[in-house]
Amino acid sequence: MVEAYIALGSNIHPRYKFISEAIEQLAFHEQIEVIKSSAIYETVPVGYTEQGDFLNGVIKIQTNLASVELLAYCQSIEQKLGRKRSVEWGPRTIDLDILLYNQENIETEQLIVPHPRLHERAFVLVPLYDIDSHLYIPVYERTVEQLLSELADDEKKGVRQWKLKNGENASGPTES
Ligand SMILES: Nc1ncnc2c1ncn2[C@@H]1O[C@H](COP(=O)(O)OP(=O)(O)OP(=O)(O)O)[C@@H](O)[C@H]1O
Ligand SMILES: Nc1nc2c(c(=O)[nH]1)N=C(CO)CN2
Repeated sequence: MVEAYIALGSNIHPRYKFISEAIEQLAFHEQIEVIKSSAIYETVPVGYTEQGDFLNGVIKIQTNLASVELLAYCQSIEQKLGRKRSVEWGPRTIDLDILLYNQENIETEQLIVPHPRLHERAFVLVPLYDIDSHLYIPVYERTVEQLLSELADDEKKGVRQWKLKNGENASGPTES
């Protein structure tokens, strides 16, 4: 069994429904066990900024799948949940990124792990900190806590805790 961390992001409504369905689909696989989930955060878009705010979170899993098999399964979930690739870094129903796979350093055409932009993304590091602040990130040779402390305050300001509102229907138009 290998431990892996997966980042989830959505900025097309209903955002929360896409995130929770993606987690359900991951947990549904018989070779994947979801061990821990972070809180969900509402985050301002990074990179291409002319798009809606994201919901972001991270989960920790245990799996027997090889890293490429895990990537393929994540991509099949993205397809199932209707992700279309149009604008680079643009709006998406669901984005699943493999952040870490068993402390391995993987560099193939299809897959780079640790995720190459993990260290500069507050929307990834803040939820990862929820799960394990002392988690060591190979390549960057830092813990999550250290990487987060090195990020500019402005980056961190764009990441706010988010809660489903009382009585809110996660699939309905009141989701925000
Ligand atoms: N660690 C990884 N997790 C997921 N995909 C990866 C990873 N490393 C490389 N990839 C490759 O990245 C390709 C593009 O992914 P995607 O379209 O989701 O990028 P993006 O979400 O727009 O940008 P970003 O990678 O910055 O989050 C995928 O086809 C996949 O093969
Ligand atoms: N806040 C936020 N910004 C982004 C995100 C994301 O998940 N959250 N994903 C991107 C491409 O993967 C680009 N920009």
